[in-house]
Amino acid sequence: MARVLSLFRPQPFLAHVGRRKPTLCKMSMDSRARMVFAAAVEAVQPDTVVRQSIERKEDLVIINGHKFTLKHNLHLVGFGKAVLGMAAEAERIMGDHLVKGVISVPHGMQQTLQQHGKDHLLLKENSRIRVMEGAKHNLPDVDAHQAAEGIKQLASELTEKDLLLVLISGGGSALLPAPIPPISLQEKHDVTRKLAGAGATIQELNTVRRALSLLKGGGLAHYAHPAQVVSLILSDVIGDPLDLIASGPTVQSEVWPEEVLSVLERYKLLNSLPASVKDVLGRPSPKWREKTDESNTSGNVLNSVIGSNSVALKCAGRRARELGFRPVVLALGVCGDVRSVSRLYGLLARFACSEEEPPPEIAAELLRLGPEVGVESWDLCRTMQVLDEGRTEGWGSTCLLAGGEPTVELTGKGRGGRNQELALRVALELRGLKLPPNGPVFLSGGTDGQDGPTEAAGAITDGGLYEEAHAQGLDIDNILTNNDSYTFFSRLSAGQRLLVPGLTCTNVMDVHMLLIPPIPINIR
Ligand SMILES: Nc1ncnc2c1ncn2[C@@H]1O[C@H](COP(=O)(O)OP(=O)(O)OP(=O)(O)O)[C@@H](O)[C@H]1O
Ligand SMILES: O=C(O)[C@H](O)CO
Repeated sequence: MARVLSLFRPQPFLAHVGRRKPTLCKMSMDSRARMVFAAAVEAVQPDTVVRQSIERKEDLVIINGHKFTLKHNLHLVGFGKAVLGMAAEAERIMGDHLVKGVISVPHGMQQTLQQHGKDHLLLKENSRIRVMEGAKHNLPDVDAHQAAEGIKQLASELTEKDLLLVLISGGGSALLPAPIPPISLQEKHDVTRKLAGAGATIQELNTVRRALSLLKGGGLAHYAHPAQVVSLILSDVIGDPLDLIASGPTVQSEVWPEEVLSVLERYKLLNSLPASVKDVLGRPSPKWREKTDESNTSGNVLNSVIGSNSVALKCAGRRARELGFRPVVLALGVCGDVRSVSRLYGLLARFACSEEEPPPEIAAELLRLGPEVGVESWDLCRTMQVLDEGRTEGWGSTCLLAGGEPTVELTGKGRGGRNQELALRVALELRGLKLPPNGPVFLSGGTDGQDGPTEAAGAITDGGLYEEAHAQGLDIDNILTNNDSYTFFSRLSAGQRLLVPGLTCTNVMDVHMLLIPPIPINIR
């Protein structure tokens, strides 16, 4: 391994880490982890990303280098967890030309923002944008269906003189349900819920959603044709694929029924499919979905990603440095089953905290596991190099950051989310290891502030969690079988390990953080 690692020499480390301010050292690892997470969320606030992406010069707007003339011809639609704040900022910038707008945002969004004093993310009283709230617990419902109808209606009325600004963020799929008849809302809801519960990835889920929806997969752009369409997208999907974020309503994409059926088959849903779904999948794809010259709307559409997980991690790293850590970004696309992902972080912690040269088996297992969890060998080698040098040269604490969206295969009926389950499983990986005092500490949090159908964004754990739970009569094995991580963390030590920022008004997937304290002399 030493030979492999020597290929990846890191940047010389900044000297200031060795001279941390004493106040920082007194702050607990837990508090610092929470502060770094907060910085990640702050960087991708909806108003900030919109402001950074739109340049207004009198009656001209410039977006991603493209110029558009405003002539009181601007219409606005939006759907997603971050869209209210995005719309408020867009209206501040271009509102004098805004004719009308409709947005679909999560249930309770406006009240939450008011309660948290985030008035700058709310629309002004005389706004021309209609806010519709729905999709409780991130599942399509009647309210979201009505919002989708309103959005479809607005788009259908546009002419070639109009400009449609589309604001898109994660959670948009559930907030824009327009099932292709005769599929009912309930049937669509059931298919997507079963797929998500079986551990389907967002790529698989949205491949199916696109095939069953009027507005996804370019449907919205089709309804808006011949208007000019500009979509500003806050990405919550690994690699920022335009056709998958909120199921790509302004990205023309062909539907391949075979592909959709193979996803449904993989999760054993083929036999229980409603007749309406089979009917829709058996029909030829509508003309506009095919990329022929007559039907193509893409010349009229600009899709622009204005914020993502990488922006959040960059700012998290900056905050970590201020708090006395040496930041290292492992990867932006951590995915796969939480069991494998927890193993990855357990191995990295062992690697970083080894008394001597880490046994080569750890590096070998990490490199074997990498592809399964979306982490390139190159990134693993680079990270191990940094951790190894930190250990041998006695550098201060390290903050290892990663982004992504792992999955959980639900086997029980408890309450939880992938972040809480991951944090719990990492704690089990760390259990019983010979580790330095104060750490390592692991945090996993959804940047939207909502992990699965729970009030928490995630949790913070360490190697002492098992003993703590045992002392309080909590049976971790049972909890995991029942996917009941939220109940577990709520009961454990009065919920102190939960990460509860409330709805954050943004959404760029999850942030994972492994804080590794300095290795004391006696175990080095
Ligand atoms: N009890 C549970 N324990 C663990 N994970 C769960 C549980 N219930 C749901 N999940 C997982 O939570 C995920 C849904 O979480 P969430 O509602 O935060 O969606 P999301 O992917 O962040 O949504 P979006 O991308 O639309 O914002 C699913 O992958 C599901 O498997
Ligand atoms: O809404 C969705 O489809 C997911 O959040 C991915 O963008």
